[in-house]
Amino acid sequence: MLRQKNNLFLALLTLFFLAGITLWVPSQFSDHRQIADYHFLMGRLYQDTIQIEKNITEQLLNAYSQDSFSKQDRSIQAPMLLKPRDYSSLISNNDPKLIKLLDNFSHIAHQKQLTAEHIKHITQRLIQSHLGIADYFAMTYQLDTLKAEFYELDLTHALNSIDQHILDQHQKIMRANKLLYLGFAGLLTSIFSALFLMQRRQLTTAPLNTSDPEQSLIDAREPLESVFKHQAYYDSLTELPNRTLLMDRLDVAIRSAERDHQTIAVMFIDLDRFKNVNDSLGHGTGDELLSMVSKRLKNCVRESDTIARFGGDEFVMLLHNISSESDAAHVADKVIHTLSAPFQLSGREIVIGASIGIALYPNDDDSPDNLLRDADLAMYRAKQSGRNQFMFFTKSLQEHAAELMETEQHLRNALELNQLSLHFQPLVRSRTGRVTGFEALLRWHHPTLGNIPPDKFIPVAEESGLIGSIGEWVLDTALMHAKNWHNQGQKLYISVNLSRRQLDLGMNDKKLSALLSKHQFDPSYLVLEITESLLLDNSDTTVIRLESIKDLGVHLAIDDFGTGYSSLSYLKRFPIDSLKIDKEFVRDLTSDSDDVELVTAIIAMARSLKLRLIAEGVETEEQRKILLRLGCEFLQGYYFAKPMPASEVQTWLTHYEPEYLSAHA
Ligand SMILES: Nc1nc2c(ncn2[C@@H]2O[C@H](COP(=O)(O)O[C@H]3[C@@H](O)[C@H](n4cnc5c(=O)[nH]c(N)nc54)O[C@@H]3COP(=O)(O)O)[C@@H](O)[C@H]2O)c(=O)[nH]1
Repeated sequence: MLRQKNNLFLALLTLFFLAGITLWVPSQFSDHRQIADYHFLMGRLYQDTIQIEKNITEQLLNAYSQDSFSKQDRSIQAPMLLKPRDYSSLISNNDPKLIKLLDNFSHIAHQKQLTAEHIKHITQRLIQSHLGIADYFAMTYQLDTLKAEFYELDLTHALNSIDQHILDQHQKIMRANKLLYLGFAGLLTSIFSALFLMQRRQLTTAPLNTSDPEQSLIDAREPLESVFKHQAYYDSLTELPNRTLLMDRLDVAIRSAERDHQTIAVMFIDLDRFKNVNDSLGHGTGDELLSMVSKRLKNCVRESDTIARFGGDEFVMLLHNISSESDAAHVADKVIHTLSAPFQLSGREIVIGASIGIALYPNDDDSPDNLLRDADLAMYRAKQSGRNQFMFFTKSLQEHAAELMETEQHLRNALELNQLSLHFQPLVRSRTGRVTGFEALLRWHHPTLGNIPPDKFIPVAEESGLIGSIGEWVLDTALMHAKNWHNQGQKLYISVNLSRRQLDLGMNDKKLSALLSKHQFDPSYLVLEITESLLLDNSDTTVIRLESIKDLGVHLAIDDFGTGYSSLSYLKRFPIDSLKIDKEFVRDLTSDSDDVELVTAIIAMARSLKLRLIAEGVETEEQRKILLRLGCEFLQGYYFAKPMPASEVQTWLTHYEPEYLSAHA
């Protein structure tokens, strides 16, 4: 009997003990099921943020259950379990248990190397989402006071954004429903979070029944379901239908169009230069921009059409019952026009644009997935062919995409299978014809496909990210050959192409410096040719990246100058040494006076900015003479030599006769 009583007592104690844990630990962390609930509530956050936070939460739980709270601690704390307290009072009293828990959190954040930026980002997202903020806020605010120097959070906004009335209600529930709270602390908190959300968004004003806690739960369940439903189908930032709802609607639309013999258009919209806004002005501004974009998009279509946020900066429009292709073209035009108008954001005028791909049912495909894939492909082509335009899907686009995919598959093995090589083309002085250096140009020979031109495979390498490893190999190999020339007494420059994608994929001053050291190569003999497009975003990040590369002592040249935006402002801002006039202007120099004027203007501009000038694509003596007369100092082109394998460079140099050129100057 006594033993039975003891067992009962122990069971009760265990029950209280377990319930008490839920009191100490902010309820969303109290068990894995609640973590799942919590993450369901947080489902609107970006995936990466969720992942970071999930990892922290799980580690926090581990730390909690393994070492942070020893058995001894637990027995000391056990009597306190019987005093129900919500954790806001734990916070206000600076309760050591909570502090310990928060310290663990902070420790984990340190271990995970979460920067203040990460935490700030997570917190900002939570603030914007208005979800579970009260619980999370309780924790982060405490963190802030404890670890302000580490997190550097400004939570004033969060504090202000919490409706005091809701907080009061929360506390009332906690006090009025001690027993219920003991048993359902996690559930209540989840419900509270949802109620909080509902109130913030005024989706419902479900009254809280503080005198009958069980009824509170029942009352809360129904609106909760509608909130969860809303979350499952709508994008939280823009309030537009999300991908799931879009697919549902597309499915329904296809079936009714089939029945009524109608045509529908699927328009895939991708914002141009959105990444620049996010990178330079922060995610908050990026989000604001997306909200503004969604509002403008709503004005472009009929009430009955669907606009969905597909993800990131991608939107999809579903136009029902269109009479012809031109209807879709008209809407696409309208979208491009409306999104090209400047946005006023963070006190700045921001100009973006949009690339649009259009697929039609039943002309192009007849399933939601395929129609979206077709529209996406057309959008991609629209972006590739210059952005801020729309393109209809065609079968030839599909064939082209399949071809690109095949090229990519072959290219993946090209480096390992030694199918890549470098050819070198000389750069000469226009007056004397003396060789000053070589440009390294990549070549790909495939055993069955033969020689694949760089214009065909370099875009594939960039798109697939393969340019990262390939570009590094190019630099490595080019430096190796150039070092050989130097060792043989020929101090020649080596020019290597460097694309924006390579910089994004991690080619930086450190890697470059390591390569230069590996070959003991004098950096002042290396010229990196970058295209105008790299400078277009005019961002601080690009300036800093290029400056740190330039600080190594290498030269920077703008390749294909004149084909891009040729803005004077970036020439001043970026640490550039030379300009390479594109061969397009050189080609017609002898027949087109406009090109002569253009080249004259470029030369004058380069002189005033003290930049070296190189003209590429020189094929005739006549072109050479004109360029010399106009004042272009360096030349490159088939007239002097076509790009040649490294093994032929020495022989070519031996037989090359610059005096001949000099005599004709
Ligand atoms: N990111 C990288 N891009 C690279 C690399 N290697 C090449 N490229 C880029 O590919 C594009 C095509 O290059 P390619 O087919 O090699 O053409 C070069 C020359 O062969 C060609 N050229 C030179 N002289 C003449 C001429 O007199 N007439 C004529 N019609 N063509 C000529 O011009 C290209 C020179 O390229 P560039 O100076 O870089 O503009 C090209 O855009 C390359 O940049 C690489 O390793 N990485």
